[in-house]
Amino acid sequence: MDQKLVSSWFHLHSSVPLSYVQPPESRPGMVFSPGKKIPVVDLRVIEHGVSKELMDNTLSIFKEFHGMPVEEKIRESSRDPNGSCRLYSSREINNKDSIQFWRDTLRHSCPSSEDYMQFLPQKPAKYREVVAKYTQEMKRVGVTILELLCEGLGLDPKYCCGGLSDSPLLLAHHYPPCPEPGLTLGAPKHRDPNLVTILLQEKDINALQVFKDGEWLVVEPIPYAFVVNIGLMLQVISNGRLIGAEHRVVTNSEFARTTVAYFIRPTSEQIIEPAKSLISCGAEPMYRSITYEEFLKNFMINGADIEQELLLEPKQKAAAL
Ligand SMILES: O=C(O)CCC(=O)C(=O)O
Ligand SMILES: [Fe+2]
Repeated sequence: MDQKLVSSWFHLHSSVPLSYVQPPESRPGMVFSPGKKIPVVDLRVIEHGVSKELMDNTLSIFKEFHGMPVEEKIRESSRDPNGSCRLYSSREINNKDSIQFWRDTLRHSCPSSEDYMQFLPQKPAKYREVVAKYTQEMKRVGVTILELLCEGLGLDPKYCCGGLSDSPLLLAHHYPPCPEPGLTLGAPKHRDPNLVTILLQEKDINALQVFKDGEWLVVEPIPYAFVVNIGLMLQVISNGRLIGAEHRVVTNSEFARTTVAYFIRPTSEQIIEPAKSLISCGAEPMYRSITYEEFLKNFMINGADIEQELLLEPKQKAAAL
């Protein structure tokens, strides 16, 4: 596994290995120019009440984690026999013949109970303490964001509380410096497979891009602001009134970049479907009902094309009314 982690071999290469080279149409090309920027109001949350100290400590802990020797990282992320905590690169999840991404990811569920803590890394020393505090804060901010979004849709503000948002996930991504950033990607164009993502990113590195009106815009980090992405599940629940943000991650040749994504997700048995009250107002359902478990299975197979899978055919639309 260690050879698969990008962080364990990137320094040995002066060019990008072939399996990491994107086809010309997906390459980021010149990633040095800042390009167009997105407006602050759309996507970035500034007055969230999470302390700067906690945000700094959280990023530091994950930077430290990804900077540890590879054997240690693997040991610290392999405590859960069910694999809910794990460290991987795209080579573990993609077909070995597909194009890989310049990134390692540590992912685990969020510790809502003391019992789960035993599965989390014990190193760096403050990992459990900092991550427990951070995920607690993310839960609070997440509830506020969901309540505001539901209210805006005309739904009960608590519509997404409970099963729809009860299984959050933490993803700590690490993008090592890349010798040829124009040829590869840290993450491909995608919409997030969740309701909402709350993303913490480093201050001075432009790497996240959002696809808007046919072009890629840079999501320039604002110090101590979170980036909030609408995910596919909220697109379904809102019956297409909210559209998941399409985004990707580019790399750079100078700096490693670490980000922390908090995914607000349903429990696996939860049924995801357009909210009934939005359909009874005369709108037609655009999407079929699906359990989150089935959605995730399809997402692994279909990736970015999953949206087509979720859409109802015209005939099924009439039957669902
Ligand atoms: O690391 C980033 O900037 C974005 C990560 C992301 O898109 C994701 O976790 O879905
Ligand atoms: Fe994403």
